[in-house]
Amino acid sequence: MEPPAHLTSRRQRKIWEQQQKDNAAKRHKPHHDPFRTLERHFKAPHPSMEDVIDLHAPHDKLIAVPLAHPLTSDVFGPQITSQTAYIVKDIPGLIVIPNPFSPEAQRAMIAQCLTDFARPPNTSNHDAFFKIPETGLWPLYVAEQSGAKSIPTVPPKEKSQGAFLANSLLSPTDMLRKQRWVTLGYQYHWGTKEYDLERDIKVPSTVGEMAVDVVTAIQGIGGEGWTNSYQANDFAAEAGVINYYQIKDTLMAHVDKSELNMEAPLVSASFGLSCIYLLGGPTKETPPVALRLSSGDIIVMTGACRKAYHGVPRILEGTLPDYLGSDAFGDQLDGELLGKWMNSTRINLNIRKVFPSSTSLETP
Ligand SMILES: O=C(O)CCC(=O)C(=O)O
Ligand SMILES: [Fe+2]
Repeated sequence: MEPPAHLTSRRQRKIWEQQQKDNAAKRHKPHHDPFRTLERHFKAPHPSMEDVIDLHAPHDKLIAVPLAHPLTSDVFGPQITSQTAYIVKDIPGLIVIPNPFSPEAQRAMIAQCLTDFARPPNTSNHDAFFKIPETGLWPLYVAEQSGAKSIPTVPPKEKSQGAFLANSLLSPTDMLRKQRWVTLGYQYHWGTKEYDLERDIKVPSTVGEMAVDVVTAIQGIGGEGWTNSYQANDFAAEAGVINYYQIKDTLMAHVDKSELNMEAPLVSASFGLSCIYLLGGPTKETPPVALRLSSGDIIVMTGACRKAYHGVPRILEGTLPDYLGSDAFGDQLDGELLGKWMNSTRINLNIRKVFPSSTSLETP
């Protein structure tokens, strides 16, 4: 279309042309892929939970499957009451195990995720800027909460950053609140999206044991057109991530594809507050399912699901089980603070194999 005749100056005509273009762009609605659409749904206030699959309620997409081997690890508690797994219709490769942990076993895992596991040499998002003490942040937080006269602070990493950070030194409580992740085993660098294979740090033994037990239990499980044929003997827990979520925190859609071994299952456990977990397919065009994951629930991404988009658009406030609440961890200050912390926290612990397994390279 030509600019109207009354616009005579070159400048006016240019402005008019630009306006036409802008209006055309506005008319052309942006394309929201199905993953993004559902993410936005769950980020909005009071989303409908209608289509959410709760691992603890019957759903026509949840199909019970027998475990190949029962779970046996003490990590789940002295006796494991639940030995049921489910596959999820339309999501090949996804295997879920609703909470097999005893309350004590969950408390033990949570306490370790907040204390021992979150200490050097394991690194956290804070390591780029701060020199985290050997004790990790938790004892500093406890000291601060106990009303200690001199509140310990965490020093910045380098002198050059010191000047900048001196003005923004955070209290241990704030530091802990902003601790979003800790890496276990081979340390992952989110910036370069690579593992530091030089530093052979071990995944904590209880975490490794849990993952191996789960991988053994689900060997051979399958659904329509797929089977998890991954041999548990080939599995070892070589790396892990602990994600810490406060109520407003989310994790955007992504695929975990930095491991050299993309065939091995990824084992992922939830503790504390429940969440909405979206799981789709190889692109964000595959409409995801929405799962409600509660404390103790385990999901395993095998086969095709290992390469599927997933994310956490919402943490569900007020969903902490009583057995993790303020009195549950004991009446010492440390215990009280663990329960109080969990009232606004979800912890996700996920475990991966990084290297291709040596046995699978052998010719039969
Ligand atoms: O928090 C979760 O359940 C998922 C975490 C996750 O996807 C990851 O760490 O890659
Ligand atoms: Fe992930």
